[in-house]
Amino acid sequence: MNVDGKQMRPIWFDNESKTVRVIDQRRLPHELIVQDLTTNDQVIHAIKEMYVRGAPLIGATGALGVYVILVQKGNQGADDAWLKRECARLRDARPTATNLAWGVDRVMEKALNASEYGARVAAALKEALGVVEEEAVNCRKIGEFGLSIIREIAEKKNGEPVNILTHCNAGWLACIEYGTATAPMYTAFDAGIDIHVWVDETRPLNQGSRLTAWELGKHGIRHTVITDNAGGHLMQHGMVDLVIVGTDRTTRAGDVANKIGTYLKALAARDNNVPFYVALPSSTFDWTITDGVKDIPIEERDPDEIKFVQGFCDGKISSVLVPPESSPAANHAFDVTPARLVSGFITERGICGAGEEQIMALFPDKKADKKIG
Ligand SMILES: CSC[C@@H](O)[C@@H](O)C(=O)COP(=O)(O)O
Repeated sequence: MNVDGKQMRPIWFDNESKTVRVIDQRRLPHELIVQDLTTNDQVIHAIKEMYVRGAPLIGATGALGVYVILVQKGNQGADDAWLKRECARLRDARPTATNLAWGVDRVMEKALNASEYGARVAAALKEALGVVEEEAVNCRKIGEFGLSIIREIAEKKNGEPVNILTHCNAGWLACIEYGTATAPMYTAFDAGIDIHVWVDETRPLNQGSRLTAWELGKHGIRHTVITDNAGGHLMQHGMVDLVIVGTDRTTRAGDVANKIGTYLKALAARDNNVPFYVALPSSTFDWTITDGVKDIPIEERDPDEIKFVQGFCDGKISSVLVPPESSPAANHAFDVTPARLVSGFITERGICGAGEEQIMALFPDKKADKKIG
């Protein structure tokens, strides 16, 4: 996407140096720092520490990570057992987003099918770059399909601005381009529809106020950062026409894992008759499970992310302690919104209702017993 006149993605392969490069999202919006990933440990660290984050981007990083693994150890990459072990380490870097395992497994299988080392590296790079480009296209399509939802509301409102609420960052920084939840916003804005976005700050790491606000601002989209608890109040007062969020893992029956706090937004939306849509590429569906509350692993992160608030002060990023130092904190990073609270899914194949039948009708080629495909 365009950042001050320069086309940027959050991850890319630099052809000249043959290096995988990422934006270090921990520093945004105050510093734009690019990091090279040249070892599996670095890729794992970048995913765990959230230089890269957001389900589709984690998937793409996992995919390119397999290439990094192969190149890092030279000919040792010809050893199947070693490659599988390293891929397993990478796959485990974060537990909730299903895209990570999907991206790693897809590229690993291609690599394993090529026996000779050079062919293995080439196959891995080709497949990983394929994943990156596919996800960019998928997000563009999500934007095209999602436009109809926003247009319909705009027509009903006779040109009054459409107020959309979103949680966390499901923008191009979390994907490759366009984003998932933000893609319909970009398409609507570019089509001349007047939109305004309520941006949940998304404690504790503030992906909303740091990243979504930055992205929308760069695109010229009107937006307002709000506290995570403001959504219900705004909905009660008719100030939200539509909620669109992304997801890290969605079961084939339509239960949605997304950033902690999403479930409460869905409850408030239902109580106030506000449509609640989830935007996702097919790589975020976990075709193997139906019960999200029971079966989706929820990441628990370092409590210090809650206790210390990070911000930009005197030209540098610093953190300050908020609660009493001795108070324990618990940092559940995601929650699950049951399918019954979801109005529909916006995917690269179109929009569908939030039930197993409707989802599988859109994706009849996806097997319930296998993630890849
Ligand atoms: C298009 S990304 C959808 C989700 O991945 C996003 O909403 C989210 O929850 C990201 O969580 P994060 O912890 O920042 O990786």
